[in-house]
Amino acid sequence: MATENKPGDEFDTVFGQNDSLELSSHHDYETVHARIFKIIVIGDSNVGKTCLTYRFCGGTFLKNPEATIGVDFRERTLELDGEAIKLQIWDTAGQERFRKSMVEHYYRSVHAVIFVYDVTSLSSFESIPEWIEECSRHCVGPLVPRVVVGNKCDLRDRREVPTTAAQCLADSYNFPLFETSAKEPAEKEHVDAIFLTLAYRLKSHKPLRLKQPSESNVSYLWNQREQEAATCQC
Ligand SMILES: Nc1nc2c(ncn2[C@@H]2O[C@H](COP(=O)(O)OP(=O)(O)OP(=O)(O)O)[C@@H](O)[C@H]2O)c(=O)[nH]1
Ligand SMILES: [Mg+2]
Repeated sequence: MATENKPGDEFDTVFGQNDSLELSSHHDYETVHARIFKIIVIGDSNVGKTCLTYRFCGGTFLKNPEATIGVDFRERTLELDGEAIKLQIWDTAGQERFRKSMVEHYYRSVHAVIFVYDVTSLSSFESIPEWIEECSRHCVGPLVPRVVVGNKCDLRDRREVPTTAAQCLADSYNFPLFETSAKEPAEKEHVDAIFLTLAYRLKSHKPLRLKQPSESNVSYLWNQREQEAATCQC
């Protein structure tokens, strides 16, 4: 079972099964200087959340993933306009029995949310409003960026969710829509674009600074203020 981590905490990445992520050669620099953002990946079981996050963080398609239990953590540090940004990605479990004790932890102090469905599974698409509703119920504020992702576009003959329907749904929430494939190597940059879109949005948020803060305090304080400003009062 995963341990709880607040954004800004320094922690060792906890890898799921089959994971082997190479850290950047600038790891020391990044650990000290990077602003850290927590992104959660949510959606039905089997839609490809683990494969998408692995593609982004590990660079390859993860063959034979097992169902995620609780959460798997992955991370990747990006350099955007000369600033190091660390994305701390929470790959959540889609199966109710593997997630129910973790839900509160998923949404706590989250900076961005990725809702994933499988383009070959209409039911996974029809679940998206329920996932969005769950997110709102946990008081994730309107300023927290969200995107919708249709995965498994490589399975062209099995598609059940037309792009027009997905775009219509995404537009109704004012969220960007991405359709991609964690499996298709040619889609690698498109997968990256999902996370980069969020990273640029998050980067534009200016952190509030304490007097001579530690880096972890900066990130956490920013998050607290952001959450206070953005969350509902329930
Ligand atoms: N064809 C194809 N298969 C994919 C793709 N992404 C994932 N899969 C397959 O879909 C199945 C489920 O993938 P996972 O990444 O484990 O799904 P998940 O959403 O993490 O599932 P839970 O952990 O149970 O919530 C696996 O058999 C993957 O190989 C894709 O882009 N294309
Ligand atoms: Mg998984």
